[in-house]
Amino acid sequence: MNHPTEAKRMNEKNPEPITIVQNVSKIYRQGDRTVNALLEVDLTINEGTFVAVMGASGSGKSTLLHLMSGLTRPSAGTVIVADQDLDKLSDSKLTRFRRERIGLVFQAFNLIPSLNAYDNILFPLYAAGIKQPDTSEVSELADQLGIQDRLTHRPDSLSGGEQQRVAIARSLIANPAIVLADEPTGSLDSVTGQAICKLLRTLCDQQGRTIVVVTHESTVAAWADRVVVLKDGRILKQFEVDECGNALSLSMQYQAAVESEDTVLA
Ligand SMILES: Nc1ncnc2c1ncn2[C@@H]1O[C@H](COP(=O)(O)OP(=O)(O)OP(=O)(O)O)[C@@H](O)[C@H]1O
Repeated sequence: MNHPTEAKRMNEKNPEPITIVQNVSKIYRQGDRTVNALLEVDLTINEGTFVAVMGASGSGKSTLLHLMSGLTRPSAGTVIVADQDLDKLSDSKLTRFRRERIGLVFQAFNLIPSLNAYDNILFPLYAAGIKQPDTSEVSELADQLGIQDRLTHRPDSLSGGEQQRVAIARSLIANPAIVLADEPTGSLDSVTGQAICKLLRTLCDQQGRTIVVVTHESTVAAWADRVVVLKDGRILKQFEVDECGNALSLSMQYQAAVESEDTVLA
């Protein structure tokens, strides 16, 4: 397997922003208690880039991903995806927008157990009311993701890595503007997890897919172009992965960011 930095494309074109998070806060209220899950976050994700979001447990990573996908609405601020201000959409239009323009990948795969891989991949199109979708797209995706011979299998007869490949194919079937993945390797062993990362890198390099991955692992973030570090609901630091070179130096840079902020706060 190639080293992440060797496998990466040098992106020489001028990329357009695909997702813009502007001054976004998310406050959860639980009785008398309020939790500032995100505070005044600004973030731009450019088309065709692979971004990793890192941070300690509770730093707001999943909240940021949910806001970028329209699964959650912000308490304040604006989220724009593919030129659409999500706040301007009604709940039903937001659901439709999400189905059509945003691909989601989860740690637990979230496949439908009673459907085979083929129908799981097509599920977003069925859910959008398309009764006879173009199935050639499934074959093409299955080919790219190496699951051609698994399409008739249900999730319980697929390995974890195969299930995640099916879930990635499902996330791509509607040709989304961006793919958002929350700990996509969290349920996989390290070798399978690295294969999934390599696949995401390839989708970015060869098809210009825009991918955001939430992860705790520097070996996952090392495949990205850019790392965004969250702490206590704020962006602490962003850095290019090329500056680090590998997972070990990335991990050291991440730790240094977190610890230097501890020092400042102390
Ligand atoms: N629905 C909710 N209601 C109340 N508080 C919430 C809710 N969702 C998240 N939070 C709180 O918001 C903060 C950020 O949570 P979030 O899940 O975004 O963090 P995270 O960085 O993804 O954590 P982890 O790595 O553990 O998944 C945490 O304090 C969490 O308890």
